Order: sequence, then C-alpha cells, then structure tokens
Amino acid sequence: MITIDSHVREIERVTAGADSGRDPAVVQSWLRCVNDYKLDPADAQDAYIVPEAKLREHQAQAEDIIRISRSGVASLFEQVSEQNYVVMLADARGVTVDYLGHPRLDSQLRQAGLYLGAEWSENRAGTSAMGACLVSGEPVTIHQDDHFDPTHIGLTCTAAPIFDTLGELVAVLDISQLRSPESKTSQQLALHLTRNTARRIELANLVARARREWVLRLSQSPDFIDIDPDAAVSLDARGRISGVTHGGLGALARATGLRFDTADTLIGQPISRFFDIGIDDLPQYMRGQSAGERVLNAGGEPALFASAISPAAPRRRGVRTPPPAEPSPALAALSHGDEAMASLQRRAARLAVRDIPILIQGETGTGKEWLARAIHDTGRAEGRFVAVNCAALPEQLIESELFGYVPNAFTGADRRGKTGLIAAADGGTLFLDEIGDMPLALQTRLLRVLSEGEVTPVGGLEPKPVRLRLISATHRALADHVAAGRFREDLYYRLNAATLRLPALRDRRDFDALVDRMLEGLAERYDARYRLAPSARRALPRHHWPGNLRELQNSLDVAAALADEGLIGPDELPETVRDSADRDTALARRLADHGGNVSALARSMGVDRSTIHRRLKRGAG
Ligand SMILES: Nc1ncnc2c1ncn2[C@@H]1O[C@H](COP(=O)(O)OP(=O)(O)OP(=O)(O)O)[C@@H](O)[C@H]1O
Repeated sequence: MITIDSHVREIERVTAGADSGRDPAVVQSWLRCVNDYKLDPADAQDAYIVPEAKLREHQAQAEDIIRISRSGVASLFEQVSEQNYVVMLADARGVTVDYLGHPRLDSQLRQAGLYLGAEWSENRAGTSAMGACLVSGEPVTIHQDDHFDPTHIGLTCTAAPIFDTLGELVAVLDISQLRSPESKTSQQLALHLTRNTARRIELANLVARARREWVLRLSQSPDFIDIDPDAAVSLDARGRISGVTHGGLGALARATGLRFDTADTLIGQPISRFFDIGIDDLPQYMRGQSAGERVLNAGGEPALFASAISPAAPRRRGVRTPPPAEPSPALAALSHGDEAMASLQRRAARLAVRDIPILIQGETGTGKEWLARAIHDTGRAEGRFVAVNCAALPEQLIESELFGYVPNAFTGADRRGKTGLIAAADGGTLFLDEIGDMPLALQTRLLRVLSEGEVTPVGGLEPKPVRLRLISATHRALADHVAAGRFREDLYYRLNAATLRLPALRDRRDFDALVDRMLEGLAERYDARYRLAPSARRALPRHHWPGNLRELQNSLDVAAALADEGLIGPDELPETVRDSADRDTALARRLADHGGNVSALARSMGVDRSTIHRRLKRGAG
C-alpha cells in the first residue's frame, strides 16, 4: 500500500543514489525535480489549469499542429475511450491545447488535470508523462507512483513526442486514465498506440507542408508502404532533404550506417548521399509500381522500401476576361485629371481581372475602401464584396468573425455555428481594412487561406475550399510592423505583391474637380443647386486636409446644409478650414512686408525656406 509518506521516502532514497526498480526515465525525472526545479515531494499541489484567455493564446500559437493532429487525436480516442482514457495534446510548454475525454467523468478529470488547459510542464507539476516526454523527447509511461507529486499517484499517463519537419519538438500526445490496473505492463499497448499516432501525425504534417515538393515515404517492409509508412522525408526541386519526420532520422541512419543526432545535420543534404537515386528517379517509386520493387539501395545493398508522392501541380486559377485597355466606369469615377491617380487606376484595372492579392496604402480617408469596391466591381466576380475593419473588431472576436465556427465550438458560441466572413466572400472579394491591426496568430491562419485556398472554422476539422480575391488596406507603414515583429514577414510579402498607394488629398491635382463632383452629388441627393463663392473656393485648398476625401466630403455636407440659397461662402466652411486659409493669407502679407524675400521671412519665423514655399504654393492653388 503506497502512502504519501512511503512515496516521499522512496523519492528521497532514489535521489540520494539508492537503487530502485523504477525505469531510468522516471529516476532521471525525479532527479531533475529535486536538483533542478527544487520541488519537494511532500508539498502536494493540485493540478493546474491555465485561465481561459491564456489557453486561447496557447491554442492560437499551436494552431497548426492542433489542426494537423485532430484526426489522429480523434481516432486514438475512438480506440481507447472504452477503457476511460482521455487523449490530450500539449504544446511545447506543456499546456493541454486539445483534448478528448468522457463528459460523464468531466469533473473528476478536470480535478485530476486530465483536461483542456491543464499544464504538465515538469518544473511545475513534477514528474508526469507529458513533462518527462517534453524534456527527454522520448515516449514514456508514468504510471501511478512514478509521479513525483503525491496528488497524481492514482493516474497512469503515457506520452509520445511530436516533432516538426525540421526536428523541433512541437507537441506531446498523451493518453491517461484516472484508474488503472496495478501493473505498469498494462500500459504497453497504450505506449504503442500513442507512439504510432504521433508518428502518423508527423507524417501527415510533412505531407501537408511539402505539397509542392517530392515526398519519399520509407519503410522496412513493403507491406504498408503506401498507407502507413515508418517515416518520410521531403525533397526540394534539386533533390535535397527539406524536411524529415522523427522516424526518418533513425531510418536513414540505420539504412546507411551514417549517424545524425538531429534533423539539422540532415536538412539540406542531397538524397543521393544516402541512396543510389537522384530526383529524376523518383517517379519509379510512385504508387503505380509494384511495392516489392521499390527498393532504395545504399552502397549497392537493399536498404529500405520507398513510396514517392510527386509535387502537387499549382492550383489552376479560373481564366477570366483579358485586361481591359481602359479603367472600368467604377474605377474611372475615382479621379478627374490627377496623373498619379490615373496611373493607379490603370494598374488597378489590370489587377482587377486577376486573383492577385492587393494591398492598398494611403492615409485615412483617401478612399481605400472605395478603390477596393471599384476593383471588385471591375473584376465582375459573382460573389459578394465583404469589408472587415480589423481595428474595429475586438481581438477575441476577429477569429470567429473571420473564420466562423462549428456548432458549440466554445463557451458562448451560437449552438448552430456561424459562417465566417471569409466563407461569405467566397467567389467575391474580402476587404480587410487596417490589416496592420490583425493579431499575429490570425495572420498565420490568414496566410494559410491565401496559400492553400482553404478555410477551417474554429473548432472544425474539415477545411473548406474558398476562392476569393483579397484586398487589404492600411494607413500604417507595414514594413515597420514587420521589422518590429508585429507583422509576419511572409504574409507581408504575399499581401504586397501588388501595392496601390493612394495620394493624400493635398497632393492631388484634381482638387477643384473633386469639389465640383461632390457638390453635384449633394445637388442630386437634396434636389438643390450649390455654388461656391470664389473666396470659399480659394480657401478650400489652403487647408491641409488631414482627413482627406472624407474630411472634404463632410465639410461640404455641412457647408451645403448651412448655405443660404445654395451659395457656400467662407463662413459656411468648418472653422479649421477657415483658420488654415487665414493663416496662409497672413503669411502672404508678411512676405510682402519682407519685400517678397522668402529667405528673410523664413529666418524671421525660424523655419525652413521650403516650409514657406510649400505653404505659399498651397495658398496660391
Ligand atoms: N474617389 C473618391 N471620390 C470622391 N469621394 C471619395 C472618393 N473616395 C472616397 N471618397 C469619400 O471619402 C470617404 C472615405 O472613403 P473610404 O472609406 O474609402 O476611405 P478609407 O481610406 O478607406 O478610410 P479609412 O482609412 O478611414 O478606412 C467616402 O465615404 C467618400 O465620401
């Protein structure tokens, strides 16, 4: 009978160097607990579940591996749920980010830490399967009083590591039971199942990541080579290894007698260094050939069986109408004789008939959304134009708004699930305004939508294909965000394949025509006639217009409402606009006082000559 006392005494004996019948992995973990983390086995601690917000942060960061692991986690649970096991996936910091367990046992499981959000890092929770596996990188069973903390000595837990294609440990897969038979050997099947599922998850991950590359699946026997291989490597176009599953390291080492301790030493090596093949031989290893003949020879000796998957052909984009020579009416309406705008409109017309993502840059109110709509109308896509302001949505809502969610995906979610805005824009245009404000974790998901043309709703397993044009906009210098690590570089380069930069209103040469066009619009709307008094027309361009077209439109709206019989004088203009005009008139007067000498005036005001020139030019225009 184990008591807390006897457990603590055993740990003390073992860490003092006494022999024990414990597995070496257990002894090493106990030593780390006592010597490195200074944990005390007598100080029993309840299982720790991280707060909900923290969990969502961990889930967002581990999002890729959670998605890839989902079907493995689900099929493992199917195999073991009868025996009341739970299946947990922990991230590299030991926090359980995905979980399947019996709702019937919910409260007991939660209390025991066999639950979503439970943190099992070794330095917090002492020896556990997940914690020990994270440190050692080896599959392990921690059975009952193998656990360091007496709180957990009823549990049996088995974990296996999941490595990414570059050899980094990214997650741990665990199956655990609240109660189990006394003997540790009862868990051998658990160890086998967990290790196999981890291997399959790594294979699925490698195949998904290497879609555009050759993948060579490897096995010691030809029997299941096409459906359940031991390991895999991916190869770039020149036949160099670009990724490997953890099993691939061992398989290559065994087959060739060469040694590699880590994936680093393998990545970048030509496959011809290991086997008598080159990239051109790979088609012979594809599924059509007999499995028994697909042998890889190392130094003339048969070493391994192989099954090759060829790179996926680039997705074929639908053919649309050829680019029009002239901007569409929707685009043409955006300017009235400004050269910079005309050139932007010509570029936009060409881009409108392609699916290339477009990034629109421009100060606030320069008409980024109007331009995006005009591009959408020009492209003649059948789907909708869906605009999302990333800065206006609360961070915790952006994900579910954009990606949608499956029924009951999280606490507070609609029971019927929800279609996300990305899916709503299928066949049309998704306009992401203020993209610079999108949280980093969502940038990763957005990147996947762009590169794979698929969207997976929150809590969903199945990605759905989407085809849309993405137009994003920002008033920020995105490149600075990239440099500061707030914006993903790869996403930035994807988004700005085509950048359209809208000029500020103060730099536009069609200012007068714009004003006239806006007055005509107001006249139509209110069935009235509006005219600008010459003094008001002179005053308008003297203002700096930090709010650009929106500010101009709003100013004219107000002025028209205040105008007597449709005549807009300076008094009807907003105070800020009048003040700017007055300042510039005063400047002209002071210049006259300096005999027209700009340098003398600049000196007297303590500013640059260019400042005076700029202000005068604006006043004259
Ligand atoms: N080409 C245009 N001609 C006339 N008015 C325009 C034009 N483009 C935009 N406007 C006016 O400016 C307003 C703001 O435009 P829009 O919302 O497209 O700007 P934005 O750059 O997306 O703004 P923000 O940076 O605040 O998101 C519009 O409501 C419209 O009144």
